[in-house]
Amino acid sequence: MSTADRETVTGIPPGIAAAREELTPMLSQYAELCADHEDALVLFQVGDFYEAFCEAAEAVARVCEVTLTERSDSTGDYPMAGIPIDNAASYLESLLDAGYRVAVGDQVEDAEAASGLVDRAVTEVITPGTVVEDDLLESGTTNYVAAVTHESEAPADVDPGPGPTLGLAAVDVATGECLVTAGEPGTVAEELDRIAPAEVIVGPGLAGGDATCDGPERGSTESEPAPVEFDPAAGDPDRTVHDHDPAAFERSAAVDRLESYVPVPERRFDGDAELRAAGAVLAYAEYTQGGDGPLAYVSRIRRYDPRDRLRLDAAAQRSLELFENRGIGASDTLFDALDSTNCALGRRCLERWLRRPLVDAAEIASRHDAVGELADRTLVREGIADALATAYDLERLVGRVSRGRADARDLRSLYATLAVVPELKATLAEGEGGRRSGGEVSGAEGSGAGGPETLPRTDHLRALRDRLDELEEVRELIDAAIATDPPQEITEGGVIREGFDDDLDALRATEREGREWVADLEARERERTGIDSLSVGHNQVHGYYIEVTDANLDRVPDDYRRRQTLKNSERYYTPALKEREEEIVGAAERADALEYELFADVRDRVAAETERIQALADALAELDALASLAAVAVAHDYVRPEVVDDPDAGIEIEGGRHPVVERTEDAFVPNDADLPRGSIAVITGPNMSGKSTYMRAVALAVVLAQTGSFVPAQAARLPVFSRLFTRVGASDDIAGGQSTFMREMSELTEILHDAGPDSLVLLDEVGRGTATTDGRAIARAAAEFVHDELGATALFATHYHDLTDLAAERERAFNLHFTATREDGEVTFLHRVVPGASSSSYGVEVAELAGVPAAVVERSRELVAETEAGAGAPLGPGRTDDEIAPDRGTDPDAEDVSLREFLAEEEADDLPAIEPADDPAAGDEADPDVDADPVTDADSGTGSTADAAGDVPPSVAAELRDLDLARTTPIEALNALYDLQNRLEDDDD
Ligand SMILES: Nc1ncnc2c1ncn2[C@@H]1O[C@H](COP(=O)(O)OP(=O)(O)OP(=O)(O)O)[C@@H](O)[C@H]1O
Repeated sequence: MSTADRETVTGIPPGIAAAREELTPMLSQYAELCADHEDALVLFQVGDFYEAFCEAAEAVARVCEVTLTERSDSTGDYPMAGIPIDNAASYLESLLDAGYRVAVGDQVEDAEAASGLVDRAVTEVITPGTVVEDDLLESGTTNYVAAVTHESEAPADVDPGPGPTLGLAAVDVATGECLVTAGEPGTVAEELDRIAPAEVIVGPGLAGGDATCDGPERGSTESEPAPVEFDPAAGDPDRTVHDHDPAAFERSAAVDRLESYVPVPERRFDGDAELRAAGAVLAYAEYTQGGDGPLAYVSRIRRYDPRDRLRLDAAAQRSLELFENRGIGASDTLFDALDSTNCALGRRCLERWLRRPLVDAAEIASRHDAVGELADRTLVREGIADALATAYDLERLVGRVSRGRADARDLRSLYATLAVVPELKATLAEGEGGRRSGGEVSGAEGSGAGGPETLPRTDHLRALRDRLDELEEVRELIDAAIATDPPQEITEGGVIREGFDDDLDALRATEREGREWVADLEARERERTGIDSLSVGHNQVHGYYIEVTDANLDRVPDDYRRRQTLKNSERYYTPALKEREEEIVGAAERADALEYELFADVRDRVAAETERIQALADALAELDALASLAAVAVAHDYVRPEVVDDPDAGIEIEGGRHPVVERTEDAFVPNDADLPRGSIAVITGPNMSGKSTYMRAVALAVVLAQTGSFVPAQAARLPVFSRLFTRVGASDDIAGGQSTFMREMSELTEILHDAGPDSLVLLDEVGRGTATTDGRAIARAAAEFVHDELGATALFATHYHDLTDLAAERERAFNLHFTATREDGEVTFLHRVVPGASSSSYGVEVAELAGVPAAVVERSRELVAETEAGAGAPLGPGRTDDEIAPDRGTDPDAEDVSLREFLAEEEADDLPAIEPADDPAAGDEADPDVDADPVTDADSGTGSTADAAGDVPPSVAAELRDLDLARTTPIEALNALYDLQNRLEDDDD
């Protein structure tokens, strides 16, 4: 949608503005609502429809695919389009998807009771980040709107530091959760990516907002801070970003507003930017909910420091496929693999945990304790799952209750959810058999020799059980008041249970007796008149009537009064019937009104317990998330990691697996990882051999462990990292306007700036996005920097073989590689990591596997062979030495050997034997002594050079001696040997 389009349909549509002076009262009312909501498309209730007019109508017709009609009145013809109110959700969704904010102008008085024009008001502004309608929200997800602003001025006594401080506040309007933090722009960008808001409003002076969808005009502000470059949509181009009323960002306005939510806001928030962001986001949330004042259910305003959680930026979340699948390897995400939750509360909690893994070893251990206990106690875990499967989304329900939007069904859902709490508490304390750690099944709990066991066993679960507030009064109130299967409509009766209110019962009794009297009337009148065909009926217009066919009119008694004449009959009423009717109608109307009053009162009484209900929702959510982690651990054979609170501890994983890939591979090959703190593992191996999967599996084990989950491995001993960085894969960022290489480099820059000894860094093929020489140089320099300067623990997968030399040169660098076998010309990847470096990528074979035409594959092989023989035409800069594999022929007896060993054997047949610098036989680190003499002696019997070994000319010997093998790639060595050999042959001639 272009800016111009949006401008003509938000605020007053030009067609209406042009006729403003002469509009009918109704369209004037529409114009006023539009004028008050310049940033939104106004939908205006007319009976059962929401209508829009003129340019706005054209947009609604186009986006919602509804018919464009016309409203004609004495002042002119106006295009009009409407959507049915009963079925509005899908249309609203289309409008939101098209980028509109929608102001809902409802009739706020009873149309029948109104004298003249019905009163209308905007009851809600629906925006992507503030929708609260269940129909428009995905179940079990969070939907945040965020506000970002910057420090208007640094306090005089505080060093302003190297850059601006930004404040970030986000609120989930459906559940009332509110998060507030601050930091330099990089940190705030990272936090925005974690919170992943659907919509962001930016404060004045922040560049990057979409000024075209401004709310009210920018007014004067207390302070006019210097503009700061910050793009809130950098991590997600789909995020809606716009400015909002600058006055809402002013400090004094923010403090005033926040006072309705928290005591002494100035003390609660850390600095000006946080305070102003929090004030603004709440102002915006209130505005979208109709602007009737504070949102009472936003009571959980949490201020946090990003450093209190494992920091994962958008690149890391993306490349590790935590929440979003990028189609690499498997179709699921880590979250999918981990999500065995039973209700929306738990799902949201698990997502929150995974977005913010812990960094406190004790907290992590405490979660592991709870997961371990639930993994052991199978029946308890299953009992929890069964109970929670019937729980509704308490957070959203209580939000609706508090906003006064809940209907009777919502209250019944709330009741049903509260009803599981006593059951859950009992389940947690139940002593019963279950799976113990290590897999054995225990006997009956609590019956051991040590006497009755206290259950739950762990402090974590005990504390959680104590937080399960049964809210008995609320439960009893709802059960006593609300009908068990109430209608959705709350103004038409049937929502309050009999026995709850005497007056209501009396009215309903009157109504019932009246109806019974009418029901018996037909029989009584037939008997009285002798007219067998006489009938009693009711319709909306005339009410009750007695109908007599024309043939029997002569028998109609005197007290019958004519009401209506039909073709073959007459309809009558009697004074007694009329009296009864008035009684019935009066009682029903008063009963309906009383029911609504009673219902609203019950809803208010429930709303008064919002905080307790939210606290219960938190506890249920955590219990579900823990039970889910335990269920996954049991189902997929995860192990409790030992988490070591020692800054020098490294990663030790035995038999580690990738939690997502292992579910799609029939035979996933587990691998070990032993990465001392501050070490860098250079990982080489053929394409498709498993390098990326391995690196990710290591990182995911760290993420899982710090989330509180067990990990897919036989055993794991892990440190606590503060930050996780990735530079994995080269994906085009066309939407972001960056080239692949540019993006690669900017991600690398972040890592090189911010990583430290507390970081885990994954680098996958850094440098491959540019010319080989440059790419190789960058890769090398980056690896050295990570090792020497940052001291981060790193895994570096590469096809640049020179990088394996790092192992010889740096104390904490070592090589790992992946193995393959070849049988009948076919390469089989073993997916097994072994120490040392490999020397080939099997690129041609992978191309063949991928279906590259045979002619191209064959030609590739020829070129590879030519180049390896040192005689071929150069292949150009796009090809690296290590990507060039010789045509290795077939070996039917191939065994499970490392690729390097395999190549060494094959090359010995027809080439001068080369012992590459990084022979895996040398162990974890390439041995410089082995590297120093790559040319085998005469015993290797590989051709004419052996014969000449006895009398090597001094020039050849000198050249050989001067070869710097630590810096020579295998192919360069091969070429050098070829030269030297030629010179020896020339000498022989
Ligand atoms: N340990 C494993 N066990 C079984 N299959 C695996 C294993 N590791 C990887 N695979 C399979 O091999 C495929 C390729 O793995 P991966 O992408 O990790 O290779 P790579 O060496 O990084 O390749 P490239 O160098 O081309 O990027 C995966 O999609 C997965 O299906």
